Amino acid sequence: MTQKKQPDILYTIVDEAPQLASASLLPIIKSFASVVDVSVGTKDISLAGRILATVPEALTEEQRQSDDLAELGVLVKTPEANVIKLPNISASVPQLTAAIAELQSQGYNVPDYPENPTTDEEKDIRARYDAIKGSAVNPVLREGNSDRRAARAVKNYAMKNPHSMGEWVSTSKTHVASMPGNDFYSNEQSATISADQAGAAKIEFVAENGDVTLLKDGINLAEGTVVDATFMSAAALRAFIRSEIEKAKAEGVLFSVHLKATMMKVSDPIIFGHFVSVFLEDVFAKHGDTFESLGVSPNSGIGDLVAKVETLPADQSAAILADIEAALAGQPPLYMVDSDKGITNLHVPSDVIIDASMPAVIRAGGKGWGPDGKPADTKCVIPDNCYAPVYDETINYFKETGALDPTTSGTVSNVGLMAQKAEEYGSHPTTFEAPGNGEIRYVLANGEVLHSHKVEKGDIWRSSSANKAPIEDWVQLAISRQKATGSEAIFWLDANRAHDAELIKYVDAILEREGVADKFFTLAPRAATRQTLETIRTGADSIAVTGNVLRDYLTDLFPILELGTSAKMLSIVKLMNGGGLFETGAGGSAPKHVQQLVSEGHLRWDSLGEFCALGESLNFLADSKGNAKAAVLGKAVDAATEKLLDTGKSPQRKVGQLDNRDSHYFFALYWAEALAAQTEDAELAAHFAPIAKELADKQDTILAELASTQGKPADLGGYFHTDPAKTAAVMRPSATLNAIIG
Ligand SMILES: NC(=O)C1=CN([C@@H]2O[C@H](COP(=O)(O)OP(=O)(O)OC[C@H]3O[C@@H](n4cnc5c(N)ncnc54)[C@H](OP(=O)(O)O)[C@@H]3O)[C@@H](O)[C@H]2O)C=CC1
Ligand SMILES: O=C(O)CCC(=O)C(=O)O
Ligand SMILES: [Mg+2]
Repeated sequence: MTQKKQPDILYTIVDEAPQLASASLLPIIKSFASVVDVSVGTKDISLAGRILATVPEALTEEQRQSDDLAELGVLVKTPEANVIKLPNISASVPQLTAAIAELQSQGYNVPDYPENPTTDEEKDIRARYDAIKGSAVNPVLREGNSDRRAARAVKNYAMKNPHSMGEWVSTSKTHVASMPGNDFYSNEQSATISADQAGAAKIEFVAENGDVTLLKDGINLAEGTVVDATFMSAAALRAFIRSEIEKAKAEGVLFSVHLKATMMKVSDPIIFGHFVSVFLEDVFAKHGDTFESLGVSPNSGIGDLVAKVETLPADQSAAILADIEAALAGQPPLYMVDSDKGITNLHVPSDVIIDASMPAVIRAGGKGWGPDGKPADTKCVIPDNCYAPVYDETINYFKETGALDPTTSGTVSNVGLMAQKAEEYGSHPTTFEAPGNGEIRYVLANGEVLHSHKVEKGDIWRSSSANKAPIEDWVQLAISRQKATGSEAIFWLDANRAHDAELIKYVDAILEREGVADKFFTLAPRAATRQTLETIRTGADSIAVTGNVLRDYLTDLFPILELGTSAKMLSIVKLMNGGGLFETGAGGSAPKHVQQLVSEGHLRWDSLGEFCALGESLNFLADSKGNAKAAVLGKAVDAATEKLLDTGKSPQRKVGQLDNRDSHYFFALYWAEALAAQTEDAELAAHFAPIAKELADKQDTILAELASTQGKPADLGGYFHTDPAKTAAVMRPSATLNAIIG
């Protein structure tokens, strides 16, 4: 039997705006690549695709779908991997249930998400759905560390064409508020596993009466793994929230909370739930029994609470809704996600994702949107102190110096420890809400108790780990990026934090061994923030070498300040077993963009991230497989991307302006022109010359055909699970272009 050949490049099918963009861009990529016999396949990692792959027993034969994420998870551990990964939805429970409902409406008999599972069958479904929840894709694919930066052409373009920036004034009342203690930061314990500590480990809860409950076993610790354990006190958190609510009233600012409920999918929805239930404390006290019978969980937000209350008989529901209104009116004004639609900061846990939401506030000069639809100063509550100082110091710095100037600012690139579910972002299976008062302890194979904490019922306890090989690979990646650029390079590690102190031991030893210790600083996040901001303000560059969470935060924060969006980032994951994973941009799936397309036929998604990733993927193919034609194709992608920027053909924000589809036409034109103009491969030049000419000659017709769909509603046949034919009609409306791409 012959084995089916894996395509040279795998492109991911995702959700929302990037998936719409793919409906237009992917046919162009496939067409150009086929000329040099480079095959481009697809793998479906969309939320809807993952739901369908999870419950095959509920589907007909024709409806069943392969588990592409699992297949990709295997592939990324091989040297053959060459994957272009677009951003996908990391679903909160409200998003997951909406996607399930949409599939059901389309005739897929998938089961409901069991909110309160009781039977074994429900518990099984719940466990399978929970595996899809939150950031369930990236950790599976990220078998390497992260190298994110702005390509030179992208940075130069941003310096010449700066985006708008809000003004920062020293009198701004916007600030970050964090817990005074008893948080993850202050309770952290950490250790590096020695040879005699390695092996099977477990986590147990010991009740006050001595009863032991196993929380997790089957953990396998290798020598050299850094293992942390910590907890956040629920009582301290709730007291802190109450106090910050009062302060916000006194200070006359908006109240907002910033968490990462998607990537920290176990701990952060619980923390979010405390915010909801403290903010509406009287309502929860008065209607607790009704809420319980409705299956309300504060962790799903006010939006879910209101939706469930609305299922009650009209008079009962009206009374409770009035109580909610009255309670909200008595609290400080909430920072709004969408003031037009009344969507507050506490509506949906996935709506306020700290890596995107804090930079948005900072870029706007410290302004959030209030319930009155007007910008206002805001209290940004970030309960835990591990990373909050980064935002706090950025805000302090801009209050002192005014906003960053994108026309002169240097750039901050990032080398992030990410491989093999490093650190907090891999901690979901080892995160627990304390079942009672007692002790949670981490017990090693040799019987030793590595970490232990005295906890109270409801405290959020979690253990994270980072494996030795990824840590060493990360330090080496930092060394090579510093060498390649000569830039300032800072390890953002806090010697006073238990986990970071363990990492510093690794870092110092490797830098010393490699003779490059003098090329690096190690600074705690607050000091590193100030140093970096001072460096880029002078126009010089800085490399932030960080753990996984700051990788995520900083690769939105700095790009949003420097470039206006993180969508334009180059995001390379050099897989540890030799393959390549090329992520597009560093931002998300931009749900707002889909709404705009559906209502007015304009898609403002910028595919610059896809262009950058495509160039890298082709260059990687050229190097790894000695494919010279792929190298020519890749170089031409880079040239096309640069020309697209220089000639201002990127999508713009408003209906009637150039949109995503137009930018793909120009990308195809410039790509073909670059291929026709190059002299390395005459055959390729001859092939693409007439294509370039035809694309150029028919420009007016093509742009008119593309423009004909703007200004009207678009029908995609679904949101999470769109209809491919309808989507193609919307995203490929130019018959002339389609015929040339053919
Ligand atoms: N790698 C991944 O898979 C990631 C996935 N996500 C997921 O994405 C979803 C949405 O997250 P959210 O926090 O709202 O972040 P988004 O990045 O989707 O949205 C923030 C804003 O960034 C701008 N933006 C982002 N990408 C582009 C682009 N390509 N072109 C132009 N502008 C862009 C848009 O601003 P404007 O309004 O100014 O146009 C957008 O509204 C969530 O489900 C989240 O989990 C988030 C991050 C990474
Ligand atoms: O996986 C996710 O949910 C988001 C990833 C992300 O924000 C990032 O990697 O920058
Ligand atoms: Mg991010």
